[in-house]
Formats: sequence, C-alpha cells, structure tokens
Amino acid sequence: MDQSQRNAVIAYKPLLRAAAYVDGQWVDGAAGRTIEVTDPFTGGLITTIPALEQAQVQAAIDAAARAFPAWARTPARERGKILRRLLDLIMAHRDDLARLITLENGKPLKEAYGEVDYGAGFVEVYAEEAPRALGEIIPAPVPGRKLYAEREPVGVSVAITPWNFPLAMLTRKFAPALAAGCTMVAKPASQTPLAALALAQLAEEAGVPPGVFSVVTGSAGMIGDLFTSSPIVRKLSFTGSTEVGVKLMAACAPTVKRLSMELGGNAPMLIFDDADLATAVDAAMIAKFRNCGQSCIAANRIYVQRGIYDAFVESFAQRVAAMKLGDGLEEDTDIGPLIDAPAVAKVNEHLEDALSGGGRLLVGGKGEGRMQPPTLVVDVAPGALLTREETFGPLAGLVAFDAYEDAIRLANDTPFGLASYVCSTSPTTIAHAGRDIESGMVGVNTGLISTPYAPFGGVKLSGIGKEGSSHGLDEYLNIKYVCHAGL
Ligand SMILES: NC(=O)C1=CN([C@@H]2O[C@H](COP(=O)(O)OP(=O)(O)OC[C@H]3O[C@@H](n4cnc5c(N)ncnc54)[C@H](OP(=O)(O)O)[C@@H]3O)[C@@H](O)[C@H]2O)C=CC1
Ligand SMILES: O=C(O)[C@H](O)CS(=O)(=O)O
Repeated sequence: MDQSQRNAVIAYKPLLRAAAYVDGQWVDGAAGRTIEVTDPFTGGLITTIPALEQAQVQAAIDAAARAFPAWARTPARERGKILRRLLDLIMAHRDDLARLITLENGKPLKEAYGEVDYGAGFVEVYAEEAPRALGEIIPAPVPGRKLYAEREPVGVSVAITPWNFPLAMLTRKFAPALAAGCTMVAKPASQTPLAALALAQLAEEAGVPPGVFSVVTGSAGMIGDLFTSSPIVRKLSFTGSTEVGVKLMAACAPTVKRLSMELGGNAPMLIFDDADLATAVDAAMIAKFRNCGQSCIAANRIYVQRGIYDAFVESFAQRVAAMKLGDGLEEDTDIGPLIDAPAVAKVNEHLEDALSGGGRLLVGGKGEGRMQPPTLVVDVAPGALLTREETFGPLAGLVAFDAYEDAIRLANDTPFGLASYVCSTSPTTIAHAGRDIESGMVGVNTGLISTPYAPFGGVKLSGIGKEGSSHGLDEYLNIKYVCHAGL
C-alpha cells in the first residue's frame, strides 16, 4: 500500500491514549517530559507518551494500596464478572487493538490478531478462575481444634512487560492479579506502550475501580527502583531479559517480594530421522518465525539428524524462501520490521558468526535498518553464537547430529531452559526426550505451544513461576493456615 493508503489505515485509532493511567485518571508527565513512540516500519512518530515523575509513579503505588482492601473483599465472582466484561470489550475492539499492536511493534497484522486473541484468552481464563481460589479443611491432629487453610490475595503487585507481545504479556499478569484480588501497577516497554494503555481504557470501561489497575510510563530505571524498593509492593512479575530479571530479583530481596520471572530462552528443536517431514517443517516454521522470531520460546537452534537432514533442508528452504518481508499492515506480510535497528544488528552478528564458522547461506542474508529478511543457514557449527545466545530474529541455523545422546547433550548445553521442541514419530524417542531435555515446556511435533490454558514458564536462567492456567492464579495468592482451638 502507498503512504496515503497506509495513513488511512492507521488514521482510525479510537483506543490510542497518549497519556498514562494513574488511579483512574489519564495524566501527563508532571514536568512535561515525554517519550516518542515510533512505527518500526517507517521510523515515523506515532505519538508521544508521558515520562512520569517519581512522585506520579509513587502515587500509582499508593492508589493501589488504598484500593486493595475493597478490591480484595469484592466477591471473587464479581471480580470474575468484571474480567468477563473486559473480555467482551477486548473482542469488540479486536481490529483496533490489532492495528495498534502492529503499528507500535511492527509484527504482521495477522500475528497481531493472534496476539489479541491470545491476550484475551488470559482474561477469559482468569474470569473463570477467579472464584476457584479454594481453601482446605484439615483433619485436626488433636481433639477440640479446627484447622483450615485459605488462599488470600498477596496484595499490591507490579508488572514490567516487554515489547514483543505488548498486550498478551500484560494480560498474562493483569488478569490473574485482579482475579485473585490483588491490585496492579504496570510498566509496559517504552517502545510499545499503546496496547497497555488501551487495555487500561477498556478495563476502566469494564468497571475496574480507580487505583486497582494503573499503567505508568517513563524511566525504566526510576520506575524499577520504586517498584522493587517499595515495602507496599508485595509482588513483582517480569517478562524480559534474564539480565534485567536478575537485577530486579536482587533489588526485591530486601523486601522479600513474591516473584514471577519469565526471562530469556535458547530453545532447541530436535528433528529425528523418524520425524514426519511435513510436520517437522511446519513445526520449525512456526517455532522459528512466529513473531518475526522475536520470542523467547523461538526455536533458537535447530538440530537435524543426518538421516533426514537433506530432505529437511530442501523442504524447509523452500518454505523460508516463500515468506514475504514487508509492512506489517499489509495482509500478505509474513515477516515485518524488527523492533529496532540494534535487533537487526544482533541477527547480522549471529549470521556472520555462523558463516565464518563454516555455515552455508541458503536463503536471505544481511538485513538493513529494521528490515531483516527471513534467513536460513545450514551446516552450522555446534558451538556457533546462534546456538549459545538468543538471536531474537528471523534467522534459522541448522546443525546436524548423529545419535540421540548427541542431540540431548547439545540441547541441554545451555544455562537456559524455557521451551524445547521434539519432532519424532517414535513414542519411545518422544518419551525419552521429554524426560531428558531440561526445559519448562516441550512442544512435540508442533512449534506452537503457547496457550492461556496451560502453565507457561521456564527453569534455570529462564525464570521462575508459571503464567496461564490455574497455576497462574497461585502466583498472586498466599496460603493462610488457621488453627482454631477450644472447640
Ligand atoms: N522473555 C521475553 O519475553 C523477552 C525477552 N527479551 C530479551 O531481552 C532482550 C532485550 O530486549 P528488551 O526489551 O531490551 O528487554 P529488557 O529486559 O531490557 O526490557 C523488558 C522490560 O524491562 C524494562 N526494563 C529494562 N531495564 C529495566 C530496569 N533496570 N528496571 C526496570 N525495568 C527495566 C524495559 O523497560 P524499557 O522498555 O523502558 O527499557 C521493558 O519494559 C531481547 O533480546 C531478549 O533476549 C526481550 C523481550 C521479551
Ligand atoms: O508465546 C508466548 O507467550 C511468547 O512467546 C512469550 S515470550 O517468551 O516470547 O515473551
């Protein structure tokens, strides 16, 4: 589409709010400071958002504390009904939310629609889970006593979210927090705040009371310091790099906060000789290129057993070459711009390293600006940079392996353990690999494992805690044991 057509598509943005949301009010920065939000495809300005001052962020935390008692005492079914109303509002605004996500993140519109549905799924799950924070009656060990355990909301929570799924990574925290009876102050990534601010507007419309949910924007360091040091904040949930996650964990230690950490990954994909070729290619395409490869569960390294290697290379190369790089707003775009030029530079670094180590470039190549073509390198050396660090882009590197034991050794040779993928038709291979691979999640004969109905999360340096499913509610609940004697 030409610029005028593109401008017409993005002109209608009813949910675009160029303000932060604090204690039920839309506010500017007290000192008038702002942050630019740009369109990764054109580099042009979409809007500016406030850079809040410290006192404004503190006001959001204080408002969350004031709102907590009444929100915690709100019947869980009522909290669930409010989340259900929010779900209906999200789906009623599906088109506008998807356009906002593509505009600020760059991902193809069809993936942005997928993210809206995925993000809405967390609101649906926790609308249902809200009244299921059940307790227990414990048989008393001695006469005259009644023992019971009940699950209570942790209190004031904060969330810090990344740019790669600007809506879903927030609803994955916001929905269980509010369902459990917690209040929440969220800080979205500065590059992609608009979906979070749109969520705040819809939450307000759905009846979430002032102070229960605020969205603050501004200096990550200042906001992070306030979030981690405040004794009022009892829970911090973070999705982002392990480097930042470790800093946040350490900063939370003095106030002993509850923590949920969804951090970096380095997912291996193991394709065995007995895999169904079409299934393996489909799985690799999704696991590698979903979200333009900007996902912590992306197949960061693809290990292919020698018996199927040549057939897989031929079929996979055809599929990669058929992908379209372009404007995320174009319906037939498969790979949009990456979030920024440094992201492309990182992909180029991994590409050059793979080639210098003996890899062969079959599709794509070096990217420029924010545009990185879908790229395939084969015969990559086992120790290449792309097998050790998150590429976070549309670069697929294939490494050949011989025996099952070699595949498991290579897969586990990383300090990370978020997701992994196994393609095989052997029940024994699948069972053994599912047991032997050190990761929080395993995809078998699929590259798409993300769903709000299952526990998402990693081990080792990939984090702690689970998001999604009933397990995600426990992250925002404490268990209180009551021993009632003299009966
Ligand atoms: N697990 C995941 O889903 C994701 C992992 N990543 C990993 O992180 C790498 C870099 O991406 P990036 O977005 O920079 O990830 P970061 O971890 O740097 O940022 C994620 C979030 O943390 C905030 N943040 C950054 N530094 C601090 C701090 N000191 N205190 C409080 N909050 C902070 C950011 O705010 P701000 O935007 O204002 O800087 C953003 O909201 C990627 O290459 C990838 O490896 C990235 C995104 C998602
Ligand atoms: O599918 C998801 O939930 C995303 O991949 C999450 S993340 O790990 O990329 O942030």
